Amino acid sequence: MASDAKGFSKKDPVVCRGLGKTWAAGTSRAHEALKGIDLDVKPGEFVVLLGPSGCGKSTLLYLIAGLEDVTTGELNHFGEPVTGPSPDRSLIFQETSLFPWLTVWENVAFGLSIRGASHAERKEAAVQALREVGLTAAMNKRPDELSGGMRQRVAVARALAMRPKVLLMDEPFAALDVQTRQKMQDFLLDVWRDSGATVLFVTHHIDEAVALSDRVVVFTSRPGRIKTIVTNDLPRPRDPFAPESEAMRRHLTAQLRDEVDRAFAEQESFGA
Ligand SMILES: Nc1ncnc2c1ncn2[C@@H]1O[C@H](COP(=O)(O)OP(=O)(O)OP(=O)(O)O)[C@@H](O)[C@H]1O
Repeated sequence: MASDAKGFSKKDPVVCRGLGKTWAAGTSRAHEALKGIDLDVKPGEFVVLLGPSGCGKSTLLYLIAGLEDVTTGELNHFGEPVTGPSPDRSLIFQETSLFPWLTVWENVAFGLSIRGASHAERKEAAVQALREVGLTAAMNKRPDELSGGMRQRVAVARALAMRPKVLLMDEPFAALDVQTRQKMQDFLLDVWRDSGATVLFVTHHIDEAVALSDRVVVFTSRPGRIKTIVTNDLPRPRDPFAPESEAMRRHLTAQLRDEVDRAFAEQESFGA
C-alpha cells in the first residue's frame, strides 16, 4: 500500500499536515513559532527553507529531527509518525560541534559507537564517509588543525556515516567566506547526488537557494506559515549568471521582501 488511511505516503521522507509548534505551550511564555504547515517532501528532493529571521525554519528542522514534539497537526517520515530522533534523519548546524580532543575519523565515527558498531566497523564507515567528502588525508588530524570549510565537511561526513535518508541542514555554510561557501555548495550537490539523500536546507541567502534547490519553501514572518513554494527547474549544473538564475533570484526576493519588512516591524514593536 502506497499510503495509509490518512493519505500519508510511505514513500515520502517528510510529510507535514497542519503542523504547528508553540514553544512553552500552556505557559505565560507561550510563543507560536509555526502554524498550519502542509509540506510533502519527495525522496531525493533538495528543499530549501527561506524566510525572515525568527519565522521558525530551525524549529521545523528540530521537529523533523525528532528533537522537539509538534504541538498541533502531524509529522510523518515514510508513513510513520516522528516520535524522536533517528539515525535516518541527521541534523547539521551552522557551527559544527566537533569534539576537539578526538581525531577527524573518531569524530566521524562517534555516532556509530552509540549504535554499537565495532572499532573496525566504525573506522571503515568513517573512512568511507571521509572519502565521500574528500578528507581521508586529514583523518588523523584534530579539528583545530582544519579550516572552517574542512570542519563543515567533517560534519557532513559524520552525518553521512550514519547513512541518513534525510539530511537536515541549518545554515551550514553561514559562517564561511563567500568563496568557501560556493565550493561547499558544489561539494554538497555532489554528496547529495551520490548519496541519494533527501535534503532540507535552511538559508538566508537567495543565491544559495537558487544554486541548490529543487523547490524553495518561502515562509511568512511569525508565526511561520508557508507563503509559497517555488519550483526551481533550472538545469544543473547551474550558471549563477544565466538570465534564468537572475529571474529566479528576483522572484524569490520579491516573495521574501514583504515578510522581512513585517518581521522587522514586529521586532521593533516587541523591542527585540
Ligand atoms: N527553544 C526555544 N524555546 C522558546 N522559543 C524558541 C526556542 N527556539 C526558538 N524559539 C522561538 O521560536 C521562533 C522561531 O525560531 P527559529 O529559530 O525556528 O526561527 P528561524 O526562522 O530559524 O530564525 P533565524 O533565521 O533567525 O535563525 C523565534 O521567535 C524563537 O525565539
